[in-house]
Amino acid sequence: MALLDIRNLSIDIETAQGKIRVIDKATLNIVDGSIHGLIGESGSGKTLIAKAILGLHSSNWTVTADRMFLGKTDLTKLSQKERREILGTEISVIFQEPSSYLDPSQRIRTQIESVLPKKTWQQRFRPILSKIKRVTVPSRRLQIKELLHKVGIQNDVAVLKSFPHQLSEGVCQKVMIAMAIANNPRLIIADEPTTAMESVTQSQIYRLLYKLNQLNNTTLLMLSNNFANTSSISDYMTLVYCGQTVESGSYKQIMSSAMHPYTQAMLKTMINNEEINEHKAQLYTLPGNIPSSNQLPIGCRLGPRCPKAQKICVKNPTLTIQKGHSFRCHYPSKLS
Ligand SMILES: Nc1ncnc2c1ncn2[C@@H]1O[C@H](COP(=O)(O)OP(=O)(O)OP(=O)(O)O)[C@@H](O)[C@H]1O
Repeated sequence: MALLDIRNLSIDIETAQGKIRVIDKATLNIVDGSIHGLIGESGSGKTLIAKAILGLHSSNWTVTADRMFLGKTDLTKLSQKERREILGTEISVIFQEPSSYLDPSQRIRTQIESVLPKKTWQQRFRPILSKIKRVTVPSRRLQIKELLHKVGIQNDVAVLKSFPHQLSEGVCQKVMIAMAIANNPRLIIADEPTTAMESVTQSQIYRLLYKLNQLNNTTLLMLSNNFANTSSISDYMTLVYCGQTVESGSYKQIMSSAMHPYTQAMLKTMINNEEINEHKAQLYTLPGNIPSSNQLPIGCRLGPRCPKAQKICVKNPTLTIQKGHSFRCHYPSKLS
């Protein structure tokens, strides 16, 4: 069953150079309980799609979609206030560079407390209850401690007393993850959660997210330009290029029967062990670079870089769907 169902999402942004269609008919279907990788080079539009899901758009954006449902909730019909209520309870976000999202002037304990669900009546009357009825009600302190242990922070006392600048990026990210899971959200959007981290810390964070999905059945949308790392934990993947979602399918469909030249270039890059590890690195197996948003090609935006491009590619290809595997290409074919 789909937890998130987005069809033909477009985002137009009013800029000094005129209106730019930064996201062009993106389609995303996220299965409940799965890990879904949204993968594309830097500047391909992953963060814009996430912002549209979260309702975090500026006044110069026009967001349209044929369908945008979270479970049974039509996100396009919610007011800004209702959207904000969903954020943090039904959907949580983990950003890249966690230290810049944590408040530098507040201790970690205060920041975690601020996102915890409201105290239950048992917690409010805990001292009295424990005296009269001898019942053990878990305290806030214990709740926070358990949350930190869940994300692999054992030295909770020291971490809770600290300010963000006193902790490593890896620990700050674990704190962000603890805050993200505090309300048991249905969906966590992780936007390049391991950028600028050492590879050991990167693997720890990936393992942690994978464990959270396996143990709590939390659905994860992983935004990344690192195909190898993200595909290794993804059940499903959607490839995005220059604001267009070009191919989507299960791990097996993408790895063994990729149909779109962009996905195939990603796979070749990985096989050649030339993974685009660096945040701003480019995809070496295709000529040229991703165009800037004010020089977007018409039709299929991969056209100028695509080895299979023909005249017809100036028209946007229609979406083909075969057993849940979808792709938009005039000349789809398997890798030979
Ligand atoms: N507010 C904006 N106004 C105009 N263009 C924008 C705006 N925000 C993003 N863009 C452009 O939209 C494109 C997609 O940006 P986005 O940040 O979504 O990419 P991304 O795939 O998340 O990249 P990264 O991996 O570097 O985070 C980029 O070309 C970017 O310059």
